Amino acid sequence: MENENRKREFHAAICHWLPAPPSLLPFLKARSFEREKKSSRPAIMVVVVDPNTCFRGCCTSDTIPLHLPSSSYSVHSPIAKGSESTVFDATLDGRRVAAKKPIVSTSDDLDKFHRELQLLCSLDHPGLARLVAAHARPPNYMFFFEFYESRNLAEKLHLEEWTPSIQESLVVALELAKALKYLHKLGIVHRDVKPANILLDRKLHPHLADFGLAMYKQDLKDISVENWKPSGKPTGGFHKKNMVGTLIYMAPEILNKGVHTEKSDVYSFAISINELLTGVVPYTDLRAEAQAHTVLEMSYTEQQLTAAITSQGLRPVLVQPEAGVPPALVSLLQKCWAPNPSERPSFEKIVDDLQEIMRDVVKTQNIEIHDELSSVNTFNQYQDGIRDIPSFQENLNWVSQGEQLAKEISNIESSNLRPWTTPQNDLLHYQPTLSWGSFATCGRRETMEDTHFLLPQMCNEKDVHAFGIFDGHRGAAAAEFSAHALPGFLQKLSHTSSPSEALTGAFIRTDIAFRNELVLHYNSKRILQKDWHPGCTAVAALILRDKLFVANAGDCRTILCRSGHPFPMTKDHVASCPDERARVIKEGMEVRWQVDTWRVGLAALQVTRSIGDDDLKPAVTAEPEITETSLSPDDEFLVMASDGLWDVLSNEDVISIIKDTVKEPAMCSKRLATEAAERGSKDNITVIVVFLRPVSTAERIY
Ligand SMILES: Nc1ncnc2c1ncn2[C@@H]1O[C@H](COP(=O)(O)OP(=O)(O)OP(=O)(O)O)[C@@H](O)[C@H]1O
Ligand SMILES: [Mn+2]
Ligand SMILES: [Mn+2]
Repeated sequence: MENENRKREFHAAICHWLPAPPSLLPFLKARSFEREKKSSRPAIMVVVVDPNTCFRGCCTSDTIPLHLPSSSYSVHSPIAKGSESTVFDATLDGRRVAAKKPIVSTSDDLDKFHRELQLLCSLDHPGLARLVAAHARPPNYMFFFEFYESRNLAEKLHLEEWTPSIQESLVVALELAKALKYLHKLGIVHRDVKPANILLDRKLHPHLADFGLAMYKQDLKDISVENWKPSGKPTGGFHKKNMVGTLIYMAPEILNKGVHTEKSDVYSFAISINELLTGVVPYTDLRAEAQAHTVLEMSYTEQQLTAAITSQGLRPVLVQPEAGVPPALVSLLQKCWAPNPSERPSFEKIVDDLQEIMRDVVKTQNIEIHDELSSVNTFNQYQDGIRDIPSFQENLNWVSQGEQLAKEISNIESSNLRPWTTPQNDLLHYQPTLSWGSFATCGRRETMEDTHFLLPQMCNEKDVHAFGIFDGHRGAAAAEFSAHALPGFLQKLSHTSSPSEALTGAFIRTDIAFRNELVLHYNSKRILQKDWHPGCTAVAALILRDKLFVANAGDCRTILCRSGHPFPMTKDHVASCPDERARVIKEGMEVRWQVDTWRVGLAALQVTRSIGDDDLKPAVTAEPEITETSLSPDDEFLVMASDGLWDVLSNEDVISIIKDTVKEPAMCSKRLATEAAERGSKDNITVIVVFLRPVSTAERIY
């Protein structure tokens, strides 16, 4: 029955050129595979055009829809009008996008559109303008891009007169270099790198746009020198088809009508970054030199400028180190615009160099703050780990920052190492049989600040499993970061420390790493609000053969159901708990009765342990309390949840709900969360259920 429906939907999609609904995607893949397998047999050719293939069949994408029903988008006012296209403000499925509508009047234009679309479909990098959809059918040809709010770099610099800090400039340079490194790895040269094609998002991260001239290097070789001919256009120069890019950003070899290589992009990159650092349009400050200041408008001086660039080595005025720019950066730019392309570094090298420069800048500018951090930190011994942390990240996106950190940690350790290697007599121990599942809901809140991770068979070890929940407060940043960073640290420490040391270490390091990241962002002015101190509570369970370790900081809770009764594995760390209150006061932080309960510090936080909460450290510590339990056949399941569940359900309620539910962990998790929401929980709710004995999903226990 379901299959029939699918077929019907599939045909509907083909006949009406609709984008494939996600439910069809596996089916579509299976079908094209079928076709491939059979392709050697003679058969009647049925032309089936997959919904995610362009009209001609040359462009395909798994993720980007290439046909849109006209009801799904609307195009508003133009943002920019170029020589070959117009870019419009537009809406696609309710979301703001940029619609680029190229002029398609000849078959060459059409070829060009499809070439650009093919290329765009194959790209996926945070430093590139992201294509979200396309419309590739006559009479409407359009690209829909993610919308970048802060305009292009040229307008930002020269219309808004933006004066970026050195860190902001370095972020733009590094992220742009990474994007170009990515393109070059794919064998693509951009050929039009310039500030007008560098789009900035709200957080001033760059996204390289305009692939109108981008080409596979392979195809460029076919363009021979004989193709050059004057264009005869009033703007002068040559036919755009051959002589591409904007004069002042063009490398001398291009001005000399040579073939564009990766190194020509390197040159344009250097000219653009120098413009970013100086705030000056190339060559416009050469006012003393009679012919130079009009080069931008007057075509006859273009030739003089070209001659000066190619034969006299004329370059824009280099940014001066006195402007606070690291000398290493100045000399890197100079190398990048060397006359001889082979002397220019590759983007691989440029990325490495820029990362090095950034590290130095951050180090010198942050010494004071780092000192302050370490002096108040009771776990200075863990500070060593911090050096592993990259100074700057792709986006101020805490999920990706956590991911990035976890990646860096795992790169450092060889992944062949096994965690907590199995002792010889292992077979004598009880072996629990695990199944796990989770459910998370925003509940009645507007934002979701809970996160969690499921890490069964950690490091490919079949008897080692880790699970965790983070409940963010004052924003989701700490929770988003920790859900990736903490398992990363845990895996790293699993090779060298005991299970409880590894858990403690992972909590502490995650906390320090997160707060250091925040300091970096304050300094780079990406966070303008210096009194923003996000945090999160955390609970993590580690099951190592027959041993259960639960580490907790804050008011998430974990219970074990043993012989039908709940056993708390954690204690809530809240200021209303006398021990915790006394500990916090002893650490020098005020605890006061405010409104309805005891609260810590000016922030009036209810919890007394957490990751983050920089303004309340060290009193509100990230050090977890750890319990260790030997598992036996009496142990049925484990329930971990954020306080959104425990606010309205008792430990006993939770056990009896699970007893009454089909024994499927994800369903149990969902049932618990739903029940809590129905009972009036006002918070986000996250639940993880781990069965410790074999269960049949048909089983019900009444
Ligand atoms: N995704 C986007 N979000 C916001 N603005 C955009 C976006 N894409 C393009 N723009 C704006 O439109 C301008 C032109 O875009 P683009 O360079 O892709 O078009 P073009 O017609 O190829 O221009 P060119 O004259 O450089 O060849 C950009 O400089 C930018 O200001
Ligand atoms: Mn452009
Ligand atoms: Mn263009």
